[in-house]
Amino acid sequence: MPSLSEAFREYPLHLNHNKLLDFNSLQELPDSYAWIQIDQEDHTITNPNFPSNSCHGDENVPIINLNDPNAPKLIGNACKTWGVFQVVNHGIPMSLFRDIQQTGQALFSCSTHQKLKAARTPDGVSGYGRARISSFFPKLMWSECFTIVESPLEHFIQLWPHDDVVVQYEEAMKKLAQKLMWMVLTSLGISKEELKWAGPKGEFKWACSALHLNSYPSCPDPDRAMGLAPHTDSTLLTILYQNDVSGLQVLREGVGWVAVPPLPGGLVINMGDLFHILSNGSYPSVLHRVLVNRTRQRFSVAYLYGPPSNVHIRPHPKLIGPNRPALYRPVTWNEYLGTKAKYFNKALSSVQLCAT
Ligand SMILES: O=C(O)CCC(=O)C(=O)O
Ligand SMILES: [Fe+2]
Repeated sequence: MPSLSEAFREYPLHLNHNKLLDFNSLQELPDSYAWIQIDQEDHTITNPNFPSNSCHGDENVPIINLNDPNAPKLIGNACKTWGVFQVVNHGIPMSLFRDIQQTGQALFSCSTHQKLKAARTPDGVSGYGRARISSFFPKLMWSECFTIVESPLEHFIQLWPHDDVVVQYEEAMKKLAQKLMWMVLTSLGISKEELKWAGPKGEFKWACSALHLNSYPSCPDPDRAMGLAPHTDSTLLTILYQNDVSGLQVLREGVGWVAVPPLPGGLVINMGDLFHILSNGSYPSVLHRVLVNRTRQRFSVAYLYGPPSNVHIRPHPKLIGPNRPALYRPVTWNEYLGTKAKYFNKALSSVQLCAT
């Protein structure tokens, strides 16, 4: 079975991680990091320290209690209208978030020289560096990222602290992702018998995943800087833990950028491009971005969840009919990641079959 690590071989990216700055030593924003007119372009107030100023107080990302018997229905509604929601009562202990954050912080506080020992190679997925999407923008982003695919020990042997918190975190996320997948699929009327690649018990045994540990250092000029530029995830779904520093925003059609405030113990669930394809376009993959602030470092962990690497994701037959043709052609995750590396935010339209 081809592994995820092979996805980018065809489209190597030369992001020049060696030029990654020691963010904490800078008193001024270098020109290469200065994004001009972030706000004007989007018609929103974007200071993440003052989310109440963002004009969208009445438009909040739905918060769903996973113990609510009505959860699948609420999730379906959130997926259709937002493409994102937060979950509480998901069963993951707070101590695991504390532990992964501690491990992540230990990694980010290594010297640049040390971190670069684990630098991502141009054609690889795992390792330390800038966000891959950097190559699509003229300016640099105020963030750094460790991407972990498959065994963390393989790649981080030089830096990794001797504990298995990443493995525990991935196991907990995998279980939650399975549960969420069935809640979302149920909301579309798809049963376990109707999704063969999920396995006989619908356990998604061979699902693939990756982890992004993201750090957004405090920034001397946050109004002109961008933590992570607008993008959709190439996943089925993404489970995001964020520390108590705001900055994440999602684009709501007809409204603008809406802040997703950190919720103690809550997790943000983004629908990704592959779920958009599977749902035959009925559940949008949400465009999101991250802004930075002057005083506090933001930390997040994104668990990127996708299908087994040999599975073609296609619009589900139940969601196709005489008046609803299949909107996308079948793609594997690897193939789609290659498409994304080439076309970025136009990747979905590049696998589209007919105009909506
Ligand atoms: O840091 C965040 O809140 C978002 C991270 C993200 O979008 C990603 O890793 O794809
Ligand atoms: Fe993302």
